Amino acid sequence: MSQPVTQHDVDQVAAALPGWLPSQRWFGGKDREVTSVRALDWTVVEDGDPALVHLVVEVGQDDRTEPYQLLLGRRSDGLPDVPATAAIGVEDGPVWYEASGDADLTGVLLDHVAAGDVVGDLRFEPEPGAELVTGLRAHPITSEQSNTSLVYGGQYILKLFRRLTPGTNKDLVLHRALREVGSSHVAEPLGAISGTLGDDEVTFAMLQRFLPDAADGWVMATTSVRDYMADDAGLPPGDLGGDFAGEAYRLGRAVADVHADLARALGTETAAGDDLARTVEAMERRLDRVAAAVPALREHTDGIRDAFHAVVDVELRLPLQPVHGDLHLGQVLRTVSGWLVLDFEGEPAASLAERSALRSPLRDVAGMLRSFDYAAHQLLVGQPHDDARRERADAWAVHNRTAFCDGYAKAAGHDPRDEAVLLRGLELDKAVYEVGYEHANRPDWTDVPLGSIARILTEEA
Ligand SMILES: Nc1ncnc2c1ncn2[C@@H]1O[C@H](COP(=O)(O)OP(=O)(O)O)[C@@H](O)[C@H]1O
Ligand SMILES: O=P(O)(O)O[C@H]1O[C@H](CO)[C@@H](O[C@H]2O[C@H](CO)[C@@H](O)[C@H](O)[C@H]2O)[C@H](O)[C@H]1O
Repeated sequence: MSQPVTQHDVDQVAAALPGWLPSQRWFGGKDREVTSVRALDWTVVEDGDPALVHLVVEVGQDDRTEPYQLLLGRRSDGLPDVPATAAIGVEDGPVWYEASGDADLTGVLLDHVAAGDVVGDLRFEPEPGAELVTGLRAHPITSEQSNTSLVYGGQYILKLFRRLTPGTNKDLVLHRALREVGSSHVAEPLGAISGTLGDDEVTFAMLQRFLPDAADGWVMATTSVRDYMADDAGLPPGDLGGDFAGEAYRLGRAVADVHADLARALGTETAAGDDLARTVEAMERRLDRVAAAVPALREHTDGIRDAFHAVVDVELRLPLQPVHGDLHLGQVLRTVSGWLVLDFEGEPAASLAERSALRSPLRDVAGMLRSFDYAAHQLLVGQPHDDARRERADAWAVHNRTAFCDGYAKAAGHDPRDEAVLLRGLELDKAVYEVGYEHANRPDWTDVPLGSIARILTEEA
């Protein structure tokens, strides 16, 4: 007979988490020591052996605390077929581990959503009208991501939001709004898991239709880059079989359509006189924060600050509106019917206020332009300096950034390149964010955005 899960068990797991969290891809605080982990709330989803426990913890780092969610498995017969890094170092008794990779345990989450169950503090709800197939086994996706997604039988994908923000998650809100106005550029939302975080509502997970045949934009773009880099004949990027520009153009159109649909669904606002000044102040605060953590950024801060200050005098042509907030090639999927945009949560570290603010749609354009630069230059990281390869990377990026802007301009009826000063400032702001993101999450990649900043600053303003 298995023992019920107790507060003592949960406290023991929490005590082991400071050493374990930094090894998890989704943990967003790898740049700072974890000084405390406290269990805020826990729910036994499946009792028995194995047991499944939903745990919300408060992670303390420096003078900040942040809530994260975990799915814990407990078994008396040892670790199941999950990566060894899933094991949490609790010494006595049954093994405790991160259970998102344990298909024997995670299937029940879909079944609860389909049934609209309430389990302890967790509310599982299908979207109105969603008819869900149950009894499917799940496997976690392996792509680079800040959250954890489980795919059920190739039909559904359940995203567990790791770092929790109070309120209905923006990803869910914007997906619902876009589907309501008939957007074909997002995957259908099918359900959610929610509960409370202190006094606030919180979304723990979102269930969506899974598109098994979709190709990831990042994989497609980097394949094209490799193709181009491997070519010995020195052909321009547009003359190669793996040219991505046609896709980049269609992607630009899709992003413009999504912006138009978001504006239609949720409204726009004319920017107030001091909006740009406040935006620039926020950009400068971020620059200071990231430069304090990453010394290599400091040689560029004056140049970046100048570019930011130039933005204050820009005349905003577009109204503010809900935007994606963290748009890049890993957030778009090519399906047989066109491009899909994913993950409207915004930047993983952004505050609730930042995520919910109406913003210029050029932020998303800047994000995607940065991503073309990333795709082109990430192959060169850690390689000996090679001018010819660097030039080819630049050429690929320019070619595809141009195609993306052409597509965007065609569908939106305005060309983002006409607002060059704002776009440059927003690209630099994004690159500063990326320096901070990479430093905290993938330190080996920090040179990619740092290299871009150096390049942008040498280009004429
Ligand atoms: N509806 C879907 N169909 C197919 N693949 C998907 C779908 N949604 C997400 N994915 C895959 O999961 C990855 C991560 O999803 P995303 O929502 O961006 O998570 P995160 O917020 O953790 O980055 C995507 O890059 C994509 O490869
Ligand atoms: O996890 P999210 O997809 O919400 O976004 C975070 O992680 C991204 C990396 O997985 C990061 O994107 C950066 O790297 C991408 C290549 O892996 C590149 O295409 C993007 O342009 C670059 O910003 C993103 O910034 C971060 O918020």
